[in-house]
Amino acid sequence: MKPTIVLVGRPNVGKSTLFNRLTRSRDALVADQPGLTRDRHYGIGRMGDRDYLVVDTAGFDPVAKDGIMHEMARQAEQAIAEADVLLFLVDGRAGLTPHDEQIATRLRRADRPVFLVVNKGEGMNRAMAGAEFHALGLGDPLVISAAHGDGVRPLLDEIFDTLPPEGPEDEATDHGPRVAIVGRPNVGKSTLINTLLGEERLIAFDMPGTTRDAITVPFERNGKQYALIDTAGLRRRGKVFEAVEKFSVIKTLKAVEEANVVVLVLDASQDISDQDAHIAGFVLDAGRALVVAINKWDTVDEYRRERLKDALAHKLHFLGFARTHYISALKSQGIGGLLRSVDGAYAAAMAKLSTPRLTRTLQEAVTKQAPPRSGGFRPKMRYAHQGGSNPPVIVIHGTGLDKVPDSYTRYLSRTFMDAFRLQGTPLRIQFRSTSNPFADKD
Ligand SMILES: Nc1nc2c(ncn2[C@@H]2O[C@H](COP(=O)(O)OP(=O)(O)OP(=O)(O)O)[C@@H](O)[C@H]2O)c(=O)[nH]1
Ligand SMILES: Nc1nc2c(ncn2[C@@H]2O[C@H](COP(=O)(O)OP(=O)(O)OP(=O)(O)O)[C@@H](O)[C@H]2O)c(=O)[nH]1
Repeated sequence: MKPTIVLVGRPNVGKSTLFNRLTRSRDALVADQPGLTRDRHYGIGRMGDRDYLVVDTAGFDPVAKDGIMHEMARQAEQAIAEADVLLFLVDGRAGLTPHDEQIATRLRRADRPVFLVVNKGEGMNRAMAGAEFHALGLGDPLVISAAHGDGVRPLLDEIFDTLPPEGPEDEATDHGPRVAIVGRPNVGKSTLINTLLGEERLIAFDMPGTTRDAITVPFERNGKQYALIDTAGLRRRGKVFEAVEKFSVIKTLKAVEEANVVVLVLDASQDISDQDAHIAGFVLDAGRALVVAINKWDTVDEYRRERLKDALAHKLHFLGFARTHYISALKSQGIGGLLRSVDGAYAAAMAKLSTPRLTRTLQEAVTKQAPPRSGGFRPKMRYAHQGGSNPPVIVIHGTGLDKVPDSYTRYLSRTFMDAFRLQGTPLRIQFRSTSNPFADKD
């Protein structure tokens, strides 16, 4: 399970600057998709081979004005409750403020590791910059510069030192794909889960373990096994399951990270919202296989159905790799087809791609359309091999490949998707250049 790092601090201390820095390396692995707007409050980061989730609680104000808890403050409270680690940012230039003290008081009650981070420390004497913040009683301050990157790596090292090491990835093969059913509140996730789990098909139900914070519910359908990732703390009541927790973005994102295949549920009776798009974008960034389920199809007329298809093609067009199903979870319509697409997406995500075929496909693609020149030099692509699964990673070797534009990467991606019938999974393309382009010329 990926750890969740939550950034807290008063406005303007540099939380979003640090957020961007912590998530940038991971973003760089994913070619930019036109139309995909990332949620700048929730992201995946990576250091070395460790992935983590980062949450920026911009707008958090524990002393809510007029006694009213604002929605943002509520979300920040939820993020604090679900954090593995809290980073409390203060501003080394502005110095300690009463507002910092109020936040510190709240965080001392949070009952999880808090790192006191003094930002904007570039060019300052570290001991001096941190000195006054000792008074917050949250341990030794770590001085960083989010804008320049100073001290960020040591900070991450310290964070990972306090966290338990990540266990080995579960081998999915023996219990079929791990499936996460995600979507914003009220779209019908619980109803779909109950339809899928229909009590006879239920094999067993793991109770929450001590080491994992997501549990899976295995089920069987048409002779095939699946493991459903439970994001909402499902409890069985009589014949049906019900969620005991309210919708949580962090749990949703953790489930996406844990899954092989994500079913993104949208509500046909509602317009596609930013929240839908953000969850979709996160699935894409995480590289998970995806099936889109437009639920409550029974409630909409022909006119609305057509409008919805247009909206989908427009607002979520970056999900073009995924199959879409129009279903009614309540009436159990379209469920068989949905699961067949889950199987297909899983197979695509796990596909074994042979080096000779990949290389041939690459060469054909380049012959048809060569990568554009850059600075008088044309990138040369020599061969390709598979570098990973779920998502499939295709590693392309050659020279001058750091100059390949995203549009060309997307062209290659489409070509491989078609050639290997990878519908249902996103694909990652990585380039490995020989360092000296002239050492390898022909
Ligand atoms: N000198 C210096 N300035 C920084 C550093 N990090 C951020 N800043 C600046 O501080 C200002 C606030 O940064 P943000 O990242 O927007 O702060 P924030 O905490 O996300 O603010 P809210 O979104 O209002 O909560 C910006 O002008 C940044 O350029 C740093 O390491 N050094
Ligand atoms: N007509 C119709 N109603 C549905 C369908 N699926 C779910 N609903 C209804 O939509 C409402 C919300 O369904 P839930 O399954 O609780 O939605 P959820 O996504 O789990 O909601 P949260 O737990 O808040 O995240 C309920 O009243 C369901 O009966 C469907 O296919 N057709």
